Amino acid sequence: QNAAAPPPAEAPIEFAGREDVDALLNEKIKGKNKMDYKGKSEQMIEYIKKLRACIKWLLEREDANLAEIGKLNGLIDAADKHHAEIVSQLECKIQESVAMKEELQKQYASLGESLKKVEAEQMECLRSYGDEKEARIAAESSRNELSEELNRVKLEQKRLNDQIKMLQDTNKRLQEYNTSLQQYNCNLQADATKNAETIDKLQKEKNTMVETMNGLKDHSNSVKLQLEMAKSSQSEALKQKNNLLSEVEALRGELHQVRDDRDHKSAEINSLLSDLGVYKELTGKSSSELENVMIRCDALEETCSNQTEKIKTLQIQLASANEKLKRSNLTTMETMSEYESQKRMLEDLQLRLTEAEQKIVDGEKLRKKLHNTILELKGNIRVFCRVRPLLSNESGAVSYPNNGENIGRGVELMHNTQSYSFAFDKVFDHSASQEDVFTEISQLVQSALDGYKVCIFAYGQTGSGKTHTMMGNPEFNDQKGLIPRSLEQIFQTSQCLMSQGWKYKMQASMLEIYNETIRDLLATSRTSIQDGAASKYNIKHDANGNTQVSDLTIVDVRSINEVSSLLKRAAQSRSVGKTQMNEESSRSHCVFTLRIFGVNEVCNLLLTSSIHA
Ligand SMILES: Nc1ncnc2c1ncn2[C@@H]1O[C@H](COP(=O)(O)OP(=O)(O)OP(=O)(O)O)[C@@H](O)[C@H]1O
Repeated sequence: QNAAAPPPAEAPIEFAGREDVDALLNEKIKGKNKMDYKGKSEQMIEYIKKLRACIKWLLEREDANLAEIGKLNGLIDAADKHHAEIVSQLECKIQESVAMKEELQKQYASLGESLKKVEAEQMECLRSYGDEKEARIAAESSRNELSEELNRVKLEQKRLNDQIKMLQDTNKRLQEYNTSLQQYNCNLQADATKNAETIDKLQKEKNTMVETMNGLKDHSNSVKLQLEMAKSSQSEALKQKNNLLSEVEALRGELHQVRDDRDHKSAEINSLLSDLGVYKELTGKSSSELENVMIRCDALEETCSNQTEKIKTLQIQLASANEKLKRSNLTTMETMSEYESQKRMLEDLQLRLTEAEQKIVDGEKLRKKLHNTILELKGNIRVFCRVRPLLSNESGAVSYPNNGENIGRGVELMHNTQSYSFAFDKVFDHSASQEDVFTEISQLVQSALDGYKVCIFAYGQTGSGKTHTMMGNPEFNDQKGLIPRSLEQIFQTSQCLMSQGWKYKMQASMLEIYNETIRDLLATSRTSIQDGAASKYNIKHDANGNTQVSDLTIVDVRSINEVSSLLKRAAQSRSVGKTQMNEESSRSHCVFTLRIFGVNEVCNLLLTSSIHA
């Protein structure tokens, strides 16, 4: 029965995976005991079945795998193809990339080079900027020092000039005094010579007189001797007469002779007496003459002693005058040497002054260069925004960024809950003063004096503050706008530059453009401003980039006051226009032009520039 009976339908053995196969392979054939071969063989058969099923499953799986592999190989082939395509595309791309990379590397290298160059240039610029800044500071300080030195030198020069003048005056006075002393000395010497001559003459006269007196004395002595002799002979004769008289008696013969002798002797006596009288007279005369001579001699001696006294006094005076002369000569010499040293010092100072002036001129040139380099670095065209305070009937929301790169140069507006940001070179908020705005542009004004053309203009809607910023209220210092402040700076700086040899001439003109029509605001005749004559003005540009308006009134201005009155005149002309044209006036544009002509004869330079506002 068992053999005939069909075996029960066996449940197909299924394998889920490798674990089932491993489990099958790890199965052990165990009988109920060691001798249970039947049980073991049944288990073995079962096991073989399972193995067969497993082999089948594995074969099926292998087929499936082969099919899968075939599919996969197909897929792999397709993928390979695709891959090959992609590879070729990639290769193309890689080649392109390589080419691009090379190109980029080249560009990168050239950019690197240019970057290096730019960096080097930048470094160079920064360095030169730093150097220039330092040089500028040094130049400014040296300019200040030099101007101080110049002032000191000027003061010193003035003091020295005064001293020299004083010394020259003293010298002149001393020379005059010297001349007068010499004159006086000459006079004294002439007087002394004259006196010496007079003394000589008088001495000679005195000698002659003494000689005459001696002669007369001798003569008187001889006459006296003769008189004595005559007296003695008379007494002898008398004796003889007595003898004769006594002998008369005795000697009558001899009487006659004796009488004759006597007569003769009497005649002789008479003649001798008469001689004696003459001599006596002569002696008297001589005595009186002698007395006169003696008196004259005394007078002459007195005169002589007086003259000697005078001569002595004069000689003393002469000595003191000579002493004075010597002293004055010494003083003159000293003065002359001092004058010479002062002159040398003055020459030295003048040399230093010239050098200082040259240094100032060089410093000024450097300053100009640096100033304009700085302006160029800052940008030749700059746009500022000024926000005016809100009026009482206005509302609005304006804010300023307080971080990021736009600090101080950004402004943010709110409109219909949307925020709009703007950036400029600089933003002046509503609290900025007229001076703050001017400080920012004042360097441009300096450039105008250095020969650059400068244009400053305000742009904005009606009531935004253009007139306030540009003109302001010139009557009040803190309300003055850019135009009056610029002009003040121009005039002040041009005054300072005069010391460096610069002479400036300025010409002002002012016009208004309304509805494309030009009106001359400085025209003296009102009709020419208001009537149809306005059409005669034409705008012309020349090859040098200068723009001119024909037939416009140009006024020479020499001081800030003249410019102020011109601005007032123009404002009046404007306001007259406004009255006549009512509300449309605010749409007009006003242009103020100052032309600057500078000449420097020291450096032989000439410049023309202009400032338009
Ligand atoms: N920064 C400011 N501070 C104070 N007040 C200001 C400022 N800016 C403008 N204002 C005032 O605002 C008003 C209008 O200014 P302003 O006349 O200068 O405008 P505007 O732009 O010239 O106008 P318009 O184009 O019509 O001539 C003036 O009363 C002026 O004083």
